[in-house]
Amino acid sequence: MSAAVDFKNVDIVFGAARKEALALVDRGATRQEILEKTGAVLGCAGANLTVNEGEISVLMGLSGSGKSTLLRAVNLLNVPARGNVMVKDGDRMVDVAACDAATLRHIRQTRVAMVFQQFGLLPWRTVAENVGFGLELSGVPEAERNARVERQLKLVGLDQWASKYAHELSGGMQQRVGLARAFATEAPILLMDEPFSALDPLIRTKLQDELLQLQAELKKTIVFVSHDLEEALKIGSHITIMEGGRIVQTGAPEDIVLRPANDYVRDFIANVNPLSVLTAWNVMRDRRDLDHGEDGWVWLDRRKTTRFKIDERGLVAAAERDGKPAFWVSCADVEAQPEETTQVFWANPGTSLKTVMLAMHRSQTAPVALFDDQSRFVGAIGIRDVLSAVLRR
Ligand SMILES: Nc1ncnc2c1ncn2[C@@H]1O[C@H](COP(=O)(O)OP(=O)(O)OP(=O)(O)O)[C@@H](O)[C@H]1O
Repeated sequence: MSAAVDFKNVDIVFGAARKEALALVDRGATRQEILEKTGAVLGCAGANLTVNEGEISVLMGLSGSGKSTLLRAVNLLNVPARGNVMVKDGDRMVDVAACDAATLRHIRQTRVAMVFQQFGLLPWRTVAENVGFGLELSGVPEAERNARVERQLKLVGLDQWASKYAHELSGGMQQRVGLARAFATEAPILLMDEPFSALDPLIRTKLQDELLQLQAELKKTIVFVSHDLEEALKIGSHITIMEGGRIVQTGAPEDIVLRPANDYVRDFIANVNPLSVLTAWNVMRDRRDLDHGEDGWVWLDRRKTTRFKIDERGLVAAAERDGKPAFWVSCADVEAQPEETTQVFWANPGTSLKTVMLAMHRSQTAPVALFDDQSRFVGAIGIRDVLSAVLRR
């Protein structure tokens, strides 16, 4: 995996008294203290974050926490007072905070595109002309421009609307035009500043789904600002939580939910349903941590109700539940199985925790085994592991 955007110790300060403000940043002063003593507003301080190619990296936090400030440093709409903002350009990384004007123009026209919350469509231009606007500014010849615009409008399902004007479109459609306009530049990096916040909840969910579908195909690098944790957990491969201009935690969605770094993050996740985020992998006990008996038998649970005999290739050779022979069944078929005391379900590490819980329910709380993609036994989940994850204890 290689970085597409790399923030290194980025400080951004708004206002005249920059030097004084930075001196206070170095002493760990809060935004409020900096404002009171210098009149300058701390945008962000000491930001370190690597966004790898092809990932959706979400910047999260309360209003004013510095998410947009950091995002806008990628195309130098905000200029860092200190630090580097490295952006991938072909096979080199360019520091946009230190490069010359021509390189910056090249980065803005071909490497980084932006999608705004309020769509930012020009009302006197048609949908197609809006999508092609950036290309026109970059001097892309008309024939190529038209072909690209047509392709992008098809991609977002708006090819029938090419000659309409923004006011003739719903909010959701206008934001699709915004997406098409960003895609049309063919820039590999997309900056999305709360792109769906102005939409009503149903349309918002739909556009999130569409973005994920498009992303599966296009594999852009996306830096996405959101103040909605559910949205962040749904679309983010990584989530960065910001508070008062500083990054307080960066991690995969399940890291944030299972291991919040402080009370601020804990408050954010307090109302999140862990079932929507966690997978079997997050809650399982590793094979090596289970109780091993003789002849290759391994207990799947602490209560010792269920055990597997594992052969030398790591495959299951026999199973027992409550002292009787049992058979093992995939969680994928959980709905089709009768409630049985002689079956033990197995899942893959990527299976959702919800499916694991259904399997436990169906098997009257038997533990669930985990197999890797070559059917080797890798661990198990007992009822207590599930309860700990759900109760975050
Ligand atoms: N151009 C600017 N000039 C002066 N202050 C600014 C500027 N841009 C942002 N700020 C200040 O920097 C701080 C961080 O703002 P920022 O917009 O990054 O927050 P945010 O987390 O994106 O919040 P929101 O969700 O409300 O957009 C705020 O105190 C804001 O007032």
